[in-house]
Amino acid sequence: MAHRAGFVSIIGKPNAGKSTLMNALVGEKMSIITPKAQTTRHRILGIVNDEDYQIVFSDTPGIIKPHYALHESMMHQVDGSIVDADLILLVTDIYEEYDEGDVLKKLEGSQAPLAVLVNKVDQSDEETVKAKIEYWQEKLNPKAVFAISALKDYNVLAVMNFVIEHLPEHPAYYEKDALTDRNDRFFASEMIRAQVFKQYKKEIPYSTEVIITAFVEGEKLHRISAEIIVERDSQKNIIIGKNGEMLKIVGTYARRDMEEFFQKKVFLEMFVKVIPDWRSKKNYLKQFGYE
Ligand SMILES: Nc1nc2c(ncn2[C@@H]2O[C@H](COP(=O)(O)OP(=O)(O)OP(=O)(O)O)[C@@H](O)[C@H]2O)c(=O)[nH]1
Repeated sequence: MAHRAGFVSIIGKPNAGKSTLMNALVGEKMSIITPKAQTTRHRILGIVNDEDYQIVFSDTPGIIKPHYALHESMMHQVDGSIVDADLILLVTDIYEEYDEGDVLKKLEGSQAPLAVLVNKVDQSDEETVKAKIEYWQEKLNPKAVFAISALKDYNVLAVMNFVIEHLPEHPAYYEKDALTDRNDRFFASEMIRAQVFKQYKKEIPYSTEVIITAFVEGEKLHRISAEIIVERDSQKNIIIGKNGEMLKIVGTYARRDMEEFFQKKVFLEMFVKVIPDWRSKKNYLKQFGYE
């Protein structure tokens, strides 16, 4: 049989469960997951390899109306992933009140086959799920609608089989041992950012960026230095906390996650730096890896 390969875009509103699904499909913790919306800021590839096929999943930022240059970059990444897609998985939350207008707009003009995934059905009842499935069937006439729970791994295998069935014939796009297009520095910064999303409230997570300033790989130990960037002095104080206690918590959890991810001891040091309004400044966004 000819080799098959393709790009599969996972798109949807913030908090729908896109990153949870991608991790379930790929079987690795590629994308950070937090209870807060807009956790994912970059398009992240997760690659599944088999002798006969290669699936390149893209986890994408949740679709929103942009308020900052940062959001514009996030939405460009969604657009790019839709253009590239051989197949689109639209993830919707069972709770969503039929308010996916922004998402549907992005899909206009795309020719790629589409499957709608009604996620979080573990928290719902049969009747609600049935109504949702019918709604999407009628609204978009997709190739398929799946009721899934990305978190509880319900029906994820059915989605996987659907994806494999719909892959075009194509040689592999990446090396057959590649799992992602991202490097260790990226994952290290994401693990710190995940803790910032988990430990702080209100605007703090959204005003924060994490930059890895040094990553020294050792045989027994990785030495990692990071800067946590915030927009104001007041935010810097909150990040650090009384007697540095908050930063210590972030560091402890992030280091633990890194040690699990890299399977190595990690020495982590972090500094907090203020760059006023970095989210609106193109030069900083570029420097931080947002195109
Ligand atoms: N109950 C339940 N919760 C889920 C399920 N899938 C995801 N979640 C939760 O929903 C929240 C958001 O999940 P993410 O995977 O980060 O969502 P996302 O769509 O990537 O979010 P953004 O980064 O904002 O675009 C997390 O708290 C997940 O644990 C599910 O199937 N059932």
